[in-house]
Amino acid sequence: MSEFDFDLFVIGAGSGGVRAARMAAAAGMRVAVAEDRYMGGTCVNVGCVPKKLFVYASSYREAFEDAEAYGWKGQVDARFEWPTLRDNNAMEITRLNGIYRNLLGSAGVQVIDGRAKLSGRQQVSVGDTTYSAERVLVATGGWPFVPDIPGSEHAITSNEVFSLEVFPRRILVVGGGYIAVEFAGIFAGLGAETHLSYRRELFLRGFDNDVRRFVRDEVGKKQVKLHFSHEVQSIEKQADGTLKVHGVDGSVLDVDAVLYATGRKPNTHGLGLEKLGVVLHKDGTIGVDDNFRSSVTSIYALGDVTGGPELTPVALAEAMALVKHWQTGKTAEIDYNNIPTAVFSQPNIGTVGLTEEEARQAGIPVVVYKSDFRAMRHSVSGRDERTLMKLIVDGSNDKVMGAHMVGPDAGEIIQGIAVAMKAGATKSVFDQTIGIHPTAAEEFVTMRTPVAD
Ligand SMILES: Cc1cc2nc3c(=O)[nH]c(=O)nc-3n(C[C@H](O)[C@H](O)[C@H](O)COP(=O)(O)OP(=O)(O)OC[C@H]3O[C@@H](n4cnc5c(N)ncnc54)[C@H](O)[C@@H]3O)c2cc1C
Ligand SMILES: NC(=O)c1ccc[n+]([C@@H]2O[C@H](COP(=O)([O-])OP(=O)(O)OC[C@H]3O[C@@H](n4cnc5c(N)ncnc54)[C@H](O)[C@@H]3O)[C@@H](O)[C@H]2O)c1
Repeated sequence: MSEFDFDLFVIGAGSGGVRAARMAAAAGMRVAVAEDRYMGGTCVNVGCVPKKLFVYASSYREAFEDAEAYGWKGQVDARFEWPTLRDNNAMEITRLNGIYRNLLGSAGVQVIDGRAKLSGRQQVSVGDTTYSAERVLVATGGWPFVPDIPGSEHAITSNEVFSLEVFPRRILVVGGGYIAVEFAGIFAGLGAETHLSYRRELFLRGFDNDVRRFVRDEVGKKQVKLHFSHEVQSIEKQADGTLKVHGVDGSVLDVDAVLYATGRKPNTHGLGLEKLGVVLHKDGTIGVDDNFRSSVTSIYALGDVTGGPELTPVALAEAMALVKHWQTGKTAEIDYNNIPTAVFSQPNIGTVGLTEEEARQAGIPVVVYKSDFRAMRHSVSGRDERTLMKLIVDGSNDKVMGAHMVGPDAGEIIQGIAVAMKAGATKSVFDQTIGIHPTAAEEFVTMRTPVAD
């Protein structure tokens, strides 16, 4: 009989924690997981899932408008009801919470509701109870970061945005990353006067520059008012509850809500990590080795709290790699190259591999293929929306090093391209592949003429 209550104690039932707990239990380990907020973590409750549902909701306005040209009359005056979306979303999330709890239960994982902290190198306390475990896995994710400016207490974050009492008729979104661009699209689509403030000259840093410029133009067409090189100095609440936002440049914006999407900080506060000697990076994320082990041998960590790519599939892959490592004793196998990702902006961004700038910086003799076109749907609807596709090819060996798309369903399309790139596909393999007609995706296998240098 083991001297420990559990073989594994997981702190946090989010994407990574749930997957690790279930896999470890399936491998025969005695597992507990503590969760103090919501089953399924950020992705299920205040992230990927509700975000995507809200993106769907916001896409109907244009669909109604476009339908006219296809013979459907009477939809343009449709009225949007925020409480219906908000409450149906909440119901769906509650359903998913139940599914996650059941999945853990049926895998034989003991679920402990409450805030956990490490009280020893192999001890976890939840409330008044202390459990011992051979291994502890910290999968506590992150929390929105809001810069400390006067009036920041009036701002909301992605944690609150899905459950607002009243729909904001005018909203300012602050930030230039995934969340800011996604929510600017959501609120514009739902009919709010939408502003986006970004402190530098162009948002979506790290994405291919053509993609960034293209998204700027497309998002601009969708009535999002872009304020680049703009910094919020303070937020002032008015007697009527509205907000006056003062810019460093002296500008003033009157809105009903300010949504901060300025990055996330790891949830390490109050866990007792430092006291036990767990080494944290400067930004508070937990330092781990290739096997997700922290500087204390019994304590492991994965997912957002370790500061890698903050994506659900990455947390899931890490969880599976870690449990496999425990089972086999072999080094955890995980490939962080060519992780595909999508921004659910409108239109979507889908991207995998190197940007043109990264490829050039790496000294690769770059050959670029690019296509910019109006999707077939809009030849009849007349909507001025364009699609961009771009391939980055290594001229020395013909390998496709990067694929980027801005357009409807870009995430769906790029997933398949990511498989091809993982298999080492060359441009000539793309060329030999027969397209599916008529689709936008076929453009990826029909681009023949490189962009002139
Ligand atoms: C608005 C938004 C949209 C997103 N959209 C996408 C997307 O479209 N695609 C994508 O791939 N990723 C998306 N992400 C990122 C994704 O949600 C995260 O990368 C993912 O959830 C990380 O999983 P995790 O297991 O590391 O942490 P989390 O899912 O954050 O789980 C951590 C869990 O630990 C719990 N916890 C924390 N401290 C304690 C404690 N002391 N005791 C007990 N429990 C604790 C928390 O309550 C939480 O449930 C989005 C994120 C946000 C905020
Ligand atoms: N579709 C998806 O897969 C998806 C969607 C949402 C979030 N996520 C994940 O969640 C993470 C967090 O999202 P995010 O958008 O909050 O972060 P982000 O890191 O993508 O973007 C943060 C933005 O805030 C800006 N910023 C930072 N500090 C600031 C300050 N003091 N003042 C003004 N601006 C400031 C940054 O310049 C940047 O543009 C992302 O990195 C991503 O990995 C993924």
